[in-house]
Amino acid sequence: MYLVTAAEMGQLDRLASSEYLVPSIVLMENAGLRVVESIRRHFQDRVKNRRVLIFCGKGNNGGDGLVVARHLLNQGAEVKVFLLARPEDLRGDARTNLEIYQKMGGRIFPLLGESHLQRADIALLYADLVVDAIFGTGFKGAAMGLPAAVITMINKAHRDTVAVDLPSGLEADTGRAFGPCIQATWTVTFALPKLGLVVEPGASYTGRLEVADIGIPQKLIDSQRFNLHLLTPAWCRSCLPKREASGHKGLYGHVLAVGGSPGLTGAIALAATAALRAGAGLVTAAVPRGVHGILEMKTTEVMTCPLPETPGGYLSREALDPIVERLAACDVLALGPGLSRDPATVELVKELLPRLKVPAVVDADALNALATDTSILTGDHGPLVLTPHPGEMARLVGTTAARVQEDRLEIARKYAREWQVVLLLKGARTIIAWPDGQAYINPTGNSGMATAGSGDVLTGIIAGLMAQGLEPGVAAALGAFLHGAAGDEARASLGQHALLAGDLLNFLPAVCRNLEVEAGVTAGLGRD
Ligand SMILES: NC(=O)C1=CN([C@@H]2O[C@H](COP(=O)(O)OP(=O)(O)OC[C@H]3O[C@@H](n4cnc5c(N)ncnc54)[C@H](O)[C@@H]3O)[C@@H](O)[C@H]2O)[C@@H](O)CC1
Ligand SMILES: Nc1ncnc2c1ncn2[C@@H]1O[C@H](COP(=O)(O)OP(=O)(O)O)[C@@H](O)[C@H]1O
Ligand SMILES: [K+]
Repeated sequence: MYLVTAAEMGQLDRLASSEYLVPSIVLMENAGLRVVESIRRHFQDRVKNRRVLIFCGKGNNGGDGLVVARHLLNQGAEVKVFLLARPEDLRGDARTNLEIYQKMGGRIFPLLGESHLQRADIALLYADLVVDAIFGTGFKGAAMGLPAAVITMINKAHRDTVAVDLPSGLEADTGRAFGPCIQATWTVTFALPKLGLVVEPGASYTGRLEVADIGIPQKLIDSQRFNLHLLTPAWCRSCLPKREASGHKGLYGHVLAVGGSPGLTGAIALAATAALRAGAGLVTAAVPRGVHGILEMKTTEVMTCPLPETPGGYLSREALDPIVERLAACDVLALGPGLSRDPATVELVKELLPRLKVPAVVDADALNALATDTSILTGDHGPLVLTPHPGEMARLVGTTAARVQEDRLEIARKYAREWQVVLLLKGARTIIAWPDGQAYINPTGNSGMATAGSGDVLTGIIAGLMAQGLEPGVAAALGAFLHGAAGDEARASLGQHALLAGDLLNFLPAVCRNLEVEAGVTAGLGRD
């Protein structure tokens, strides 16, 4: 599903009217009606006598609110409109809807100064629902003065609140709230989700997100060639690797997972097992000789391979040739889990990457090794998926994790293009940026996954999907979705605090099966 900015949405609205002759007031009417339908669902269709407060701003978002007001009034709800503008300040479609509402006997309460706040505060005590139609995509910066006081008052009332298009106080393009912002129970956004609704903190202010069709022609939407997408179950379902009835191990690829070091054997074990769980046919974990026996004990389905090590037990440069040899019989390299930052290992990584003939997922300490010389990335290299968390990304580009977090999407897109790699920037709402400029935002996952080894599992899942023939960018996006969905399943069963990276492995099958079953993949094979 495309994600748009406020400007792109405004352009769609304008072209819908100018090119496709859809009157803007029809778009506003449709928007209002979709919100009313959503409210009816919220009240299990019992709207009569419900006390609904509708807070309207002076723009078209307020206009939507007035459409909602008049239809709820018509359906027998007890409606109060609090208007944060003078009626004469309203223009165009919003003004028209104000006048219709008033002609129907609808009541308007001015919210223009401190003296008006108390009446709204009292009304909030008895409200069954609050409709936030103060600001939409026209909002920039911080809510201040009276709007800020109204937003704060609404939040303090802790009533069920539906946000129209966007929670007021939130910037559509960044998902940031520089001032007070409505904490919505749910948000009904129009035509396409705005980026700010699906990245933090915007996603938390948004609550449950509904995307409502307001009659923007699909042909117009497709003609815009948007390149930012929200990952959806439908898209992920369509990307799942197929398993023919006559399938055999070789068909599903062989992953070579290189990593591990004294004290860090869990990371490579998690990554290697995750690759099998993701459906790879074969997985070999290549680790320093000294911990090889431990890997043998830790894993069963994973094959292992001892590599030359330094006296301290870390992968040495002598491991280069055996790895290259092994890779000749493999389809994908997963490099990094538990590698350590030993100087010899750093040299090994920097010599290995330019020699790769197979696609690779580069994570954790392999990224830290790359950070010592990113010229490898601007040079010639095979298909790479980099999976940094904000700290690793900061090291790669010589900035701070805080700076990375301020500009996640732009930074991920910039370096995906500059290095011609798939760049998966981890964190709440992981971003998957492709070298061609396409970018995906993953909505699954939760902070229970902020636990040691969780990224190693993601590395394995992505490598396992690539081994089955998925393009690196698709494997990274699907992998992030499945990884986060496994985390959500795990949270549902175990809670957030107790969640371990290993739990992700245990819940991954259920997530894949849900997608398969919905996709009918299993049914397609005539199996049970
Ligand atoms: N044809 C259209 O344009 C349609 C627009 N629609 C609605 O219209 C909304 C966009 O409406 P507008 O562009 O009129 O703007 P908004 O209604 O989002 O904002 C109202 C006004 O707030 C002011 N404002 C911006 N930042 C502020 C701040 N920090 N503090 C105080 N005031 C601030 C701006 O002057 C803006 O005109 C969408 O979110 C959607 O709800 C929908 O009805 C669909 C059709
Ligand atoms: N608050 C959060 N919400 C959603 N996902 C999260 C959150 N915190 C962490 N994650 C996910 O958990 C994983 C953490 O990976 P990483 O930081 O590499 O852990 P480790 O290095 O210990 O393996 C990433 O996939 C990240 O997206
Ligand atoms: K709003």
